[in-house]
Amino acid sequence: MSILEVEDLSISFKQYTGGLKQKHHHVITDLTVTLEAGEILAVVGASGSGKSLLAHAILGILPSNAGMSGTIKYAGDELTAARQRAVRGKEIVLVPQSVNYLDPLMRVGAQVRTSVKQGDAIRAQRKVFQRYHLKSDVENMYPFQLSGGMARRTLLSTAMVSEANVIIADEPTPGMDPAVIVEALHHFRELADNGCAVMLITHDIESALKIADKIAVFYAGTTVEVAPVDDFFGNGEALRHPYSKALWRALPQNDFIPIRGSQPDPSALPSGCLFAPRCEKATLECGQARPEMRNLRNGMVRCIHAT
Ligand SMILES: Nc1ncnc2c1ncn2[C@@H]1O[C@H](COP(=O)(O)OP(=O)(O)OP(=O)(O)O)[C@@H](O)[C@H]1O
Ligand code: NI
Repeated sequence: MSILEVEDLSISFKQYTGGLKQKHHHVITDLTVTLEAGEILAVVGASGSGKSLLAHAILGILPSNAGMSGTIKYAGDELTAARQRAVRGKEIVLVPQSVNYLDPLMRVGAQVRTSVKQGDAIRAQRKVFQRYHLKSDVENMYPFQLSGGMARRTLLSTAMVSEANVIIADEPTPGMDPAVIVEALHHFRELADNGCAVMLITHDIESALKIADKIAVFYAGTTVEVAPVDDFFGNGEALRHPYSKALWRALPQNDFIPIRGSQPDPSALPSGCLFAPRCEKATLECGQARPEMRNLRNGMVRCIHAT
């Protein structure tokens, strides 16, 4: 059994455009993804592809005007709103993309200590601060006294001491020193090796490949592919979806070939495959229906032409 199962998740926002007219923004569409204990799943994809909203849906912290359908299961049972409240910050922990999640009125050492569940909280907090090169006077500071990088290291520390079963880290490392990034990535691997399930949302595919087991590629609010990390090599020949291949080839360290066109607007999604308008492999059939997610070569893909 997977520790976390997201099935057919759709999220939309309604926008009133004068009078009684409404526009629907489909920001997540039929998204399916699973997380296993002991594994790191990296989630990559363009900006605005729905990565943070997926994290917020799992934690139960979507904005109140978001409409949601589909199911999210944790340890085999549906994650209802009541269960989300009970496990949030304890069994399932978020490293948020924004440092504004720190409590502005609480000293940062105390904030980190609140997520230690057992043993000596002060010791655990000091140990993790040391690991992230936060000096001993930092624990008595308030968030406004921290630099951006220090605030990020504090957010990371909070998750790392939590002994959670699931950690969802939403872009945890931007603005951090390269040595600290390496430390954080090692730390995620260590937690996963001890049985934690980690979802690492990142733009840094190169770093993700060093520690992740699988990579989920997002496009326009859905998963187009889930592939073992070993499939990311060469010019992407082992990858399954045309978008994953294009994303891989667009990296500066690879061919640096940009993908033509742009991600569709959430208020005007194409009726068939969401990538079809930009896809060189697209046929008439691709424009007719949304392809289902299917198993292919030890991974998953949402493309009728993938082999
Ligand atoms: N409260 C909201 N109301 C309306 N639209 C929203 C809201 N929050 C997010 N969106 C839209 O949902 C889409 C997905 O946003 P999300 O933040 O999940 O993207 P992301 O993949 O995390 O991007 P990034 O890589 O830039 O962090 C975007 O088009 C965004 O504009
Ligand atoms: Ni985001």
